[in-house]
Amino acid sequence: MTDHHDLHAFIAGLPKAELHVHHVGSASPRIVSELAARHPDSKVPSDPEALVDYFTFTDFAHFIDVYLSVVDLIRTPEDVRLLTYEVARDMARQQIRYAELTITPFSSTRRGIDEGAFMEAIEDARTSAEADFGTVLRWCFDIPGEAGLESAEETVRLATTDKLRPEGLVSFGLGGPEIGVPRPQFKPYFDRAIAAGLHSVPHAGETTGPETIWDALTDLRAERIGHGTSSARDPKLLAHLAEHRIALEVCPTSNIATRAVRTLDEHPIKEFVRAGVVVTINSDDPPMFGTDLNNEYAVAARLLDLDERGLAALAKNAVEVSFLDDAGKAKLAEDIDTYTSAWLAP
Ligand SMILES: Nc1ncnc2c1ncn2[C@@H]1O[C@H](CCC(=O)c2cccc(C(=O)O)c2)[C@@H](O)[C@H]1O
Ligand SMILES: [Zn+2]
Repeated sequence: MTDHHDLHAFIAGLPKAELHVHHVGSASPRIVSELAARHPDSKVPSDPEALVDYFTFTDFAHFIDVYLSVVDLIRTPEDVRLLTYEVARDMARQQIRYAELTITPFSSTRRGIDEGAFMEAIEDARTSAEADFGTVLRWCFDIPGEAGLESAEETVRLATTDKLRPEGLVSFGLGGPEIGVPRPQFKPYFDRAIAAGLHSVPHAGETTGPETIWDALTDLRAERIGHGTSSARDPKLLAHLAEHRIALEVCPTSNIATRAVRTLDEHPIKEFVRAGVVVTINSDDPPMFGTDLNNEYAVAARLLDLDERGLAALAKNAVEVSFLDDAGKAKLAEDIDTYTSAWLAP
């Protein structure tokens, strides 16, 4: 039988893809300290120990308040480039070979960062990170739903205007609070993004019920669902997700940190797997939730009672439902298999 320590070591070296992780939400204490030192008027503490307290949330609304205070640290294109490049460095250390990073460009452009310079900064970080660390980044631009339709218009404009649209952009999302922010109103914006060739990956059912997930499927034509936690309450919905291979981007520790789920043991991930839904494991806003992708895989191993082969299968789920091209998918899946066979060889 595999002991705990071995499983952690296996996870640490396992080549992985991450499909649900936020740009600003990935700023590690090291990155936050550097940005806070550049902008000393910010209310975000620069001391890593004080950050642990600062990143303890009372509920989802409190999380968003704190999140926006970190957004306020990103003020120049150089801040954007530094954040993006350093996030990729942290990913490479965890053997994350491919990541779809959710970026909220509205938050930066409305704070006065030039839109062209913003796109150049993320693209420069993407190409440098791939060359320097080997981690392939792609972008999901998300609408911050609570900021209203003005933010939806701005996000779809930035995502579909030829002169601006960055090469790494593959998908279009919707984030922020769900309560009081009905999904159907965003249909015209998703229609435009999809018509421009982008994939639809909204958050849904993180803090609201399964009807929000149905709305995301019907109105926003979701190809994967961010979180989808409340689908566990609707057997028809679970069957629909399984039948159409619409994957859930599950982020276990995030759901506890934002109080969307009470305890890890009550997390519905087991029900998803039992219903045949494609589950992927993700970290959402790792430093803010005191986690990283490797830890989320360890949590999944415990909740789903997985061994190395089970973990490798989870990692391959993420590759399968990613927006990598077929050759990229085949290569990463093969790397996962090669690594796993070598690990398990007598
Ligand atoms: N677990 C999560 N679940 C959902 N979203 C999450 C999660 N983690 C991170 N986010 C991010 O939070 C942003 C929220 C930004 C927002 O609400 C807002 C409201 C008003 C004004 C502005 C502004 O910038 O001026 C921004 C989302 O776009 C999303 O990318
Ligand atoms: Zn998220």
